[in-house]
Amino acid sequence: MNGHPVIETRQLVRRFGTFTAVDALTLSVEPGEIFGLLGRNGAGKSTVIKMLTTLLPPTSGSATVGGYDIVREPASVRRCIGYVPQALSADGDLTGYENLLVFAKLYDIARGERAERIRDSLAIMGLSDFADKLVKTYSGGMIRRLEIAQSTLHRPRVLFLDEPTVGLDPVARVSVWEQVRRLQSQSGSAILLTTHYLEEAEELCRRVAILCRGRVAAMGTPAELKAAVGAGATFEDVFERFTGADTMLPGAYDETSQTRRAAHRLG
Ligand SMILES: Nc1ncnc2c1ncn2[C@@H]1O[C@H](COP(=O)(O)OP(=O)(O)OP(=O)(O)O)[C@@H](O)[C@H]1O
Repeated sequence: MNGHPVIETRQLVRRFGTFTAVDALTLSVEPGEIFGLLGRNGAGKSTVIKMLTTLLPPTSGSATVGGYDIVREPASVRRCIGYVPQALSADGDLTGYENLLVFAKLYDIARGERAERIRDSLAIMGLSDFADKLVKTYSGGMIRRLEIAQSTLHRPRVLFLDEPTVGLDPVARVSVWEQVRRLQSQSGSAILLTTHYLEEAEELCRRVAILCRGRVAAMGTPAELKAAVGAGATFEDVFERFTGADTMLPGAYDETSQTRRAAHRLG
């Protein structure tokens, strides 16, 4: 984990009217690091991702991704990132292979390289046996893994995952974690993810930032944050301490509103 940060933000702010959704965010993510953004609903996590993926201009402050400025060099930023949004991005009426082919063309991968890239991506995501099946027959976890494969075909230096496992059952969630880890170790890409699942953050992320009303309330490794809260503290204790949560359930909250029944919607 050395070299220049692949993501660096300085006093990044985003306002909607008079409301400040992201307030003076300063953080950096190292090459190959899995970094988690945590926070309650409305804390500003998706807004951070939208700014860093150049979908939303910041109000003030600055940020670089892959060394490129998100405001001055958005095309260069887009070329070195992959983004899996919360919303469904796979087409149920195409096979897994066909979905990946669409993205291979979109990313301008040379015709002669496409088949091999697609096969590699399917293998990394554990989907080789399902390449020729229609995506509407996939489980929610498989769809998520396909979407991650889609977004990493061009081997981005930085991958953004916005709630990669929301709405998945625990078994599917663990399979997504395993493939994300495998992807990270094989590709060396840095991954910035948002999640509501504290065990997911603790399991996957080297470091996390806990956002509260758009501000960083705490940042560090899960072990450092637990130690800062006190002997015997759990990661749930850390979250509650820094978000002031009083309705927090262990592991997840407000799941109903967030649940993304991807397989169902495709069916
Ligand atoms: N386009 C917009 N116009 C006005 N307000 C917005 C807009 N986008 C986001 N917000 C507000 O900014 C705040 C942060 O939203 P954001 O979606 O970034 O939160 P989040 O932490 O990702 O939440 P969740 O966990 O529910 O996805 C919220 O109060 C939201 O209502």
